[in-house]
Amino acid sequence: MKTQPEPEYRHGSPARVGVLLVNLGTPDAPTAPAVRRYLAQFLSDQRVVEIPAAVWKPILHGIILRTRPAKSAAKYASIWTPEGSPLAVWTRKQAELLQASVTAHGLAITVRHAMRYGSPSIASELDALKAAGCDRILVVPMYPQYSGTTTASVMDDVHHWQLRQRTLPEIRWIRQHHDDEGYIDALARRVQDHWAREGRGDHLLLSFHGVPERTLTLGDPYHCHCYKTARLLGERLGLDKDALSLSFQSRFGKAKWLEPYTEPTLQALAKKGVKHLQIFCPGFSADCLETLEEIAIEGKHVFLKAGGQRYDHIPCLNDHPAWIDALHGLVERHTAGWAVRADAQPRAALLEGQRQRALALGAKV
Ligand SMILES: C=CC1=C(C)c2cc3[nH]c(cc4nc(cc5[nH]c(cc1n2)c(C)c5CCC(=O)O)C(CCC(=O)O)=C4C)c(C)c3C=C
Ligand SMILES: [Fe+2]
Ligand SMILES: [Fe+2]
Repeated sequence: MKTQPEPEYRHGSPARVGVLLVNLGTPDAPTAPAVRRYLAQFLSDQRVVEIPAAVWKPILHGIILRTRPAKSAAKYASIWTPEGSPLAVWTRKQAELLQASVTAHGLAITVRHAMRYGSPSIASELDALKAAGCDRILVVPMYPQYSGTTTASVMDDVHHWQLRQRTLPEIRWIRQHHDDEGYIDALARRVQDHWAREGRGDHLLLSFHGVPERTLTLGDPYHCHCYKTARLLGERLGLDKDALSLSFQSRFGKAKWLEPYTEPTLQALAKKGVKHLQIFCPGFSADCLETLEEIAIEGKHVFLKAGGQRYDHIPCLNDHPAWIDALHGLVERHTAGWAVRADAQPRAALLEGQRQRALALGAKV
């Protein structure tokens, strides 16, 4: 009887490990229609806006998507680059650099990137990894601090893709890396690089993206993760407690969000006599609208208006070599037992080697 070839070999691709970096996503263009499409998908996610759909949909479609896209598009236009939205540009670059790093170490890993909202979608990139022969996939949400609003939503989308697969790849994911040594080290180096060029300011403010306060009382660890990152970074930089503070930015909607809010904190620091402020956003692995417009542009205006004299926005981790090393380390640890070296001998050759050594020792094999 003629036997069918093993399914794994039917398409001729060798098994590989895939890594999918996933960030939030961004509009395709700095225009009101593109921002409307993006916000419609983003703000329809029940992980992001936890209001019953029957109540929320009329508000979203009747008010928010009529007014916000034009205002947000103008902000996007102020930070857009010739290559596209900064978040998209940096995330693509991070995937390329991580690919180069793992390849240079002889690991048979394929790295791709996806966006939770907009493109490239998680489903299309998981399809591409599968087509490239990856039967083991590590999903890396690019959010250091876990939150149901972000990290869990990435996994919802991965699970949604899995529902449509007959042959499931093995999937692992990185839940959080807010206290990872490599990540903290990369943050510290980013700040120290800035100090080496510009000198040390009077105060370092760490601004994290906010979330509704309700998520904290419901048990979301995001708030604790932000504080832990801030403490570890402060210790790593040898900063006194009063030279460092933490705040939460980008409030959306009318509900109470995590406090202290960034804007009043900037005003309070200026009033307290801080002249030279340095502000850094450790919760964003790449510069984006929220760091380049809200923090670097609007924040500066607020601080100077309140009496401050000098305001430096320290760039996010972006393509910093220490961050690419940290990502490499995270990937290597989370693919333990998976990642095969590209130059590894095939199993048959290993077994033949074992047989020869056993023969040399006089065994009858
Ligand atoms: C870093 C982690 C983030 C968390 C946590 C987060 C929660 C969160 N965000 C909104 C609403 C908006 N966020 C927007 C932009 C935006 N948010 C993040 C990251 C987190 N959000 C990033 C990286 C960006 C920038 C995207 C870019 O294109 O550069 C926006 C869109 C911009 C705007 O119109 O203001 C909204 C809206 C909520 C409601 C929320 C938690 C409940
Ligand atoms: Fe956000
Ligand atoms: Fe914002």
